[in-house]
Amino acid sequence: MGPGSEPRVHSCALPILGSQLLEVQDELNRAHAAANYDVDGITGIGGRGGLRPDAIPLARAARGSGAVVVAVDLPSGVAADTGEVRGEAVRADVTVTFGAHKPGQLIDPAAELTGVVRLVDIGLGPHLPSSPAVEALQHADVARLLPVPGGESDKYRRGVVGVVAGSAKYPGAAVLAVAGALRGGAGAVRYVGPGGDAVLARHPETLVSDGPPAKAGRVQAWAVGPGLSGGPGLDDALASDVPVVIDADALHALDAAAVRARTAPTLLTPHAGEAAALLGAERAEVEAGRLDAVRELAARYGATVLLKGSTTLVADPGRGTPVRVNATGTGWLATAGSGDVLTGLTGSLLAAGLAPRDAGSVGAYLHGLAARLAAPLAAHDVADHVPAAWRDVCEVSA
Ligand SMILES: NC(=O)C1=CN([C@@H]2O[C@H](COP(=O)(O)OP(=O)(O)OC[C@H]3O[C@@H](n4cnc5c(N)ncnc54)[C@H](OP(=O)(O)O)[C@@H]3O)[C@@H](O)[C@H]2O)[C@@H](O)CC1
Ligand SMILES: Nc1ncnc2c1ncn2[C@@H]1O[C@H](COP(=O)(O)OP(=O)(O)O)[C@@H](O)[C@H]1O
Repeated sequence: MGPGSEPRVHSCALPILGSQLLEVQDELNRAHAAANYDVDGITGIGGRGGLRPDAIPLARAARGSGAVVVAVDLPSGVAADTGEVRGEAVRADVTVTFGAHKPGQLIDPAAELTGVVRLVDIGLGPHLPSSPAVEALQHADVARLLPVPGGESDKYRRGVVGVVAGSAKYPGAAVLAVAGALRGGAGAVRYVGPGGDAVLARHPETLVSDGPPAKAGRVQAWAVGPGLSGGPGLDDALASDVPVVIDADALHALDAAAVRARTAPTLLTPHAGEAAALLGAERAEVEAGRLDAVRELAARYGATVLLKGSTTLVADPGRGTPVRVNATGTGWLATAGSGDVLTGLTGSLLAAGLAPRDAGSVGAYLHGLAARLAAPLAAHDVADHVPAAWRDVCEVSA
């Protein structure tokens, strides 16, 4: 729109006209085509179960109009509380929301439809719940949680992380998990598995051990699973009294009772396919309902769960704590091995003393930020850029 010209606005907050609406589709398209802005207010935060048939032509017309689509609170057709999208929905360029962000603006598939989100304070503060359902860490929160060595620190006091990863088939997974672990704030990384030579060739700082985890020396946390094929690694880690992060192959056929019986915390880091297998569901179901899936897994396993993917969520087993949603994710992370880096990174944060929910959400935050700094990237570049992401978090928050 040129300066001084009149904005032409078409509002979708029309009364629903029933079957008549279908007959006026052409007229609707003409109205949309003439508008610079299209204001979508068909459904608000109470919308459930997807758009009703009568409203679908409005969403389609908005999508095809070429006007800037401005959604009021949420694009119509998305579920405000969960981020689910049933059927068709409006795709907005801008979403103007009031009082607080809604889960549907943060969690895919709905988050993909919001465009740029602007929060406007209209004085709703006193009426909002004291504890949100979902929260997102910002730089300052992460800076407060990151471990910092003190004057009295030594490599053991900073925490030692043990990495159980790799196999003859996937030696690279061991290298990538160790790369993440070396950047996560622990004072030392022990590697246990058949990939010792490959790990040392790339990371000479690593303490490599041949035997099973139970014989590898003391650690303050275990990171188990990337590229693993069998062996006593998982059982030894589960039997230990230190925190454990479990990923990839170690998640296959994971025994919920064994996890629940642990005396130390456990963090599971499945992608949607692994989460689906653990839940006995379809992958598409998990991707369509991430919030329910991560909560359900945390409850079933009595563990903290980090569900990976286009939106990363971290849930504790208790219903009371907000689910954390990661705000730094980027599609550049969709590359083989980036999850292995995350496993090592979160294991290292656990060893440095962070609680599982903090280790998972701080790990995901740094991982996403590192990927943004590194892009275009391969998985090892993500690990290489974690120190720059860490500095960025601390410098901006200083
Ligand atoms: N450098 C290393 O050492 C690395 C090692 N890694 C290690 O590998 C192990 C396996 O982990 P993962 O997550 O990749 O496999 P997994 O959970 O079994 O899911 C496989 C699913 O993908 C699908 N699929 C496959 N190809 C597809 C295609 N072209 N297009 C579309 N779909 C395709 C396939 O579907 P299907 O072919 O069965 O239809 C199936 O559903 C794990 O230990 C990990 O740590 C990785 O981290 C990478 C770096
Ligand atoms: N579209 C996306 N947007 C943001 N992050 C993504 C996307 N796709 C994948 N990721 C992230 O990339 C990583 C992939 O991990 P994973 O699925 O375990 O792969 P791999 O086993 O190859 O390492 C996870 O941290 C995940 O959250």
